[in-house]
Amino acid sequence: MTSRASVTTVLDGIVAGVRADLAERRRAVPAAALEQAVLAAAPPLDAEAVLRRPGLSLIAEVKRSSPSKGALADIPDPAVLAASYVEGGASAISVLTEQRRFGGTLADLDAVRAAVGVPVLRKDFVVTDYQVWEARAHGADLVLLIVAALDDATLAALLGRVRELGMTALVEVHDEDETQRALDAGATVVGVNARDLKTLEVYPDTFSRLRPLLPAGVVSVAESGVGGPGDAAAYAAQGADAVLVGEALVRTGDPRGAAAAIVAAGAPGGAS
Ligand SMILES: O=C(O)c1ccccc1NCC(=O)[C@H](O)[C@H](O)COP(=O)(O)O
Repeated sequence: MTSRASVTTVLDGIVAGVRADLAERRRAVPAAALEQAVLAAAPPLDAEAVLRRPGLSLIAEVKRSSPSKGALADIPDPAVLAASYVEGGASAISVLTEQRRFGGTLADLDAVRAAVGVPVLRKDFVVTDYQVWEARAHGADLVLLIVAALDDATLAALLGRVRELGMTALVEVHDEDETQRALDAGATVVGVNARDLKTLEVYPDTFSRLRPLLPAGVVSVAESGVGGPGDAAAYAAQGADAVLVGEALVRTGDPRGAAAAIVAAGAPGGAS
């Protein structure tokens, strides 16, 4: 399969906005300057090794708004939120850096990077090499690559660049075809996103359907719609190595406690 597997209007609309914003950033920060910033950055953390640790890891997300739900939370200081997540036991922090639909910025990534000692994911709609360099220059250890947004050649090239810069790629899939494309590209950390990009509905059964397609040794991450400890325990029982949680954490008044409850539920023998 060489063509894009699932073109969606929602995704296409988001990516069009991302490309427009990217053109402005390229003018402000040429690629050569970005490469210098990468050389000056602290080396990346081994996020894949962290996600391979026994038990269910929590990737806790800094998410202000979304296309499916609109405004979710005021997050005046993403560093404070991220530190609370880590105090609650989160293994990694996801930072949405897309501005138009999610209200995120690269400044959020900088702030979180400076505040925590765990791996940090740049969660964005990465479609160009420049964005991978940008992620590293701003301290990311992990980069999201969404299979539905990329053709096979671009997916392989971006995955190669992520690794060349010492980072881990979280390769996101929504269905069987995308899962095969991710594996063919050499993904070793696969995120199964339960949110259908056509309808924006969450289908929690997606993970149990696609997990058996992942060979032993591939790290699996259940993404979207995780409402709390019960869902986390269910994904752990289905073989997930990690859950990525946004809305449920940013909406709570107690992010540390909410993160801790999810981590406890995902621990071997943990209660939901
Ligand atoms: O969240 C959305 O509405 C969304 C819409 C279109 C593309 C991506 C979208 N979300 C990005 C994510 O993958 C989620 O932020 C992440 O999985 C956490 O989801 P949740 O816990 O449901 O906030």
